[in-house]
Amino acid sequence: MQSEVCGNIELPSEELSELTDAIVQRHENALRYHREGSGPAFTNDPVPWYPRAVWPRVAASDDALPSDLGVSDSVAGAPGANDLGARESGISDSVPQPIIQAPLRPSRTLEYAAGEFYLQDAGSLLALAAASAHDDQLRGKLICDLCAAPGGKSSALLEAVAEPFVNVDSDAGNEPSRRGFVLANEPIASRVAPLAYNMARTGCDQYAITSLDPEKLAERLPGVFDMVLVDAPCSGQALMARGKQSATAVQQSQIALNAARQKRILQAASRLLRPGGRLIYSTCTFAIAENEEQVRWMVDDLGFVASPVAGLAEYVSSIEPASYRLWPHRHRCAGSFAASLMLPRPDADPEQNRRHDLWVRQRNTSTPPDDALEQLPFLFESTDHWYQQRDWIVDAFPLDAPDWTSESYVLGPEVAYRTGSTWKPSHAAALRRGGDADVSELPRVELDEESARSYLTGQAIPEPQRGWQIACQAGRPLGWLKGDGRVGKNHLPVHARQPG
Ligand SMILES: C[S@@+](CC[C@H](N)C(=O)[O-])C[C@H]1O[C@@H](n2cnc3c(N)ncnc32)[C@H](O)[C@@H]1O
Repeated sequence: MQSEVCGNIELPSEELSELTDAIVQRHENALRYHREGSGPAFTNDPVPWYPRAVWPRVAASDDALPSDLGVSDSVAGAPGANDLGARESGISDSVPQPIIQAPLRPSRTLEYAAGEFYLQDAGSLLALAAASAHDDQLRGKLICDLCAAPGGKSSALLEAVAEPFVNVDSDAGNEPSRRGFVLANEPIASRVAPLAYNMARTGCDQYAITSLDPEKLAERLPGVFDMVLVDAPCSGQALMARGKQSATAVQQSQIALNAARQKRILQAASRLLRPGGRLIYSTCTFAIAENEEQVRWMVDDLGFVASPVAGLAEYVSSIEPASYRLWPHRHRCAGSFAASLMLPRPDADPEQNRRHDLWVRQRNTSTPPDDALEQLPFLFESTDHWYQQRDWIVDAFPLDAPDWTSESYVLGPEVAYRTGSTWKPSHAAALRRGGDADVSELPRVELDEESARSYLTGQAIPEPQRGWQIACQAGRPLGWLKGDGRVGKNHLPVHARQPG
């Protein structure tokens, strides 16, 4: 369809009233599957632009669904940065209660609790489609998500890079096989906890988290990444239906303010990329000044070239190639924009290519703190990890993590936390899965479905075994419980619990 540009929105004029009506309607969230997950048995409608996602057809609208473009309400309210543990302030050893089966809602299933799928607006899957997160193209890649919280896209990228891949670059010669890695950066400290939680839900440990201004991060890791995602803070016109944005979202002053901030972030993103790397830029707003005009500026001023995505031709913008649009009145979602760009390889840039060597891993042999090792020996048996203590938290990085993960500004996959002088296993350590034999040998207890549902509401479980165990259902890890010989106290973090 030949579009004309109406005001500051790229749409045929006759569609503007349809857009105005659709913009204030709430769209149901889509369910994006974990790459290995099977997902619950809903009747589903496939999301056309993202093969790993569906709209679940449930009887009533699911008010309990995470309600932002990826934000889980319960998680967004979680306590401070990275504290997935203190978090279980509601530890319960009361007598287990019978549970009443709620109507099936995606956010109240065991599969959701076990991290087998993520709930997000289907519009936010456009950026993931532009990044090819649904197929095998990202395996083995080193990716930075520069504006990452709450992690709806970072968690998908992590799942996409996680499996090992040989010779990632066709011109890299005999490069040995390597696993991918994601750096999720979120400068707003209060948004790091939900990000950490959603990364942990993937069960993968090939990630790190930073909380830096993009310019600072670019100073530290220039020319390092194969791909950078900038899911930019924006005027958020697509969020108005969710009550997350006021009418100021359409004011020119707001749009200009956001466009200027986006330019600063994009400039930093271009410095983080290695030559030949890809930049995915996305927003949840309709204004051309924050979308196609930014793409044009990246091509004209930053030296990027458009890198079209074959599967998205149907959604291409009429203004810029390799720029894509979803609209609330056409596509059953809040609406979004995504663009795919490439940074050409300047052959004569040895400095940038040298920086890419930061990918090379160093065997870091650091051990956990003595008292943590003494209290939770079963957590630290892995020979495939190294440990880093920061205040009252211990992180465990895989040995093949990039060497810069040992820097003090980098947070990692959490494995234990301390309250007073007592160390406890972190929720993230319970959810970890994969081929690592040491992880699968952590103490576990299998719960029947009823007990598992009860556990997810925060109840204690009858458990004769003493000590820490991972509560599982059908092999799916749900969280920790600690047996005293009679009951297992529930250590599921409050923000991970489901309503009773
Ligand atoms: C659209 S949201 C990202 C959503 C996320 N990518 C997801 O899919 O879950 C934009 C994020 O950028 C963060 N942000 C705000 N100012 C920023 C800045 N100057 N640089 C980078 N990120 C910023 C916000 O805190 C917010 O978490």
